[in-house]
Amino acid sequence: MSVAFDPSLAAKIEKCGIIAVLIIDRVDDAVPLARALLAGGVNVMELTLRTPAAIDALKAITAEVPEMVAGVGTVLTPAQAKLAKESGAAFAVAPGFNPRVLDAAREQDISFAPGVLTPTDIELAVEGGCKLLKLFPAEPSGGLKYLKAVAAPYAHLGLKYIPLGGLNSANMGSYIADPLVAALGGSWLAPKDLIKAGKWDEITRLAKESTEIIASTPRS
Ligand SMILES: O=C[C@H](O)COP(=O)(O)O
Ligand SMILES: CC(=O)C(=O)O
Repeated sequence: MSVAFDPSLAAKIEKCGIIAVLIIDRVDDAVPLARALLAGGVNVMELTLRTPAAIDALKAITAEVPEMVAGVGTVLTPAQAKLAKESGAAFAVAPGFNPRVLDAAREQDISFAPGVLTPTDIELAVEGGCKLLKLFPAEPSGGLKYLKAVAAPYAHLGLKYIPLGGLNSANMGSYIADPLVAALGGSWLAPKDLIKAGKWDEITRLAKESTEIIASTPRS
């Protein structure tokens, strides 16, 4: 069985420490948005398949901003896993754990990290061969305290988590210092209203603020 997530890609995401979660309505915003995030030091993004523009936005970014590691999120069906691969996504992620989507991602040979929240989710993901898991929704469920508790029985398996849901520059510091955490995900770097208003400098500022927190936080 092939690995669910390419280890060298996982290492690249861990080095950046942040996945910008994006809900994009206009394809034309894709390239300036990717450049704004890169200028702030964020080189990993997830285009959520929540809008019809997401796939064309992904194609524009992979063509014009190749330094950006562009994946897709909210992958809810096997067909979307196939579409992600065919459209050139670097990886695919989902809010929850659907074994059919994991199987499809493996068939397509695209790195996939499912979302988990409970011990049952984690055990199903482990059974499916996953080592990199998203924890969603992190903050409303109890934050880092909850992650540490739910992850404890599986510590010997070497799992790593990407918490997302309710994270921002004010609460990210404690997460990123924890050895369970590979990276953080969230929309705080590029909220929909800033994208809509084309406030690229502000998005760069937010990205920089967060990458500086990561750079100044000792990580194990
Ligand atoms: O829907 C959830 C987002 O993908 C991540 O959560 P957030 O908006 O709280 O950062
Ligand atoms: C929330 C999340 O991880 C996703 O939409 O893929």
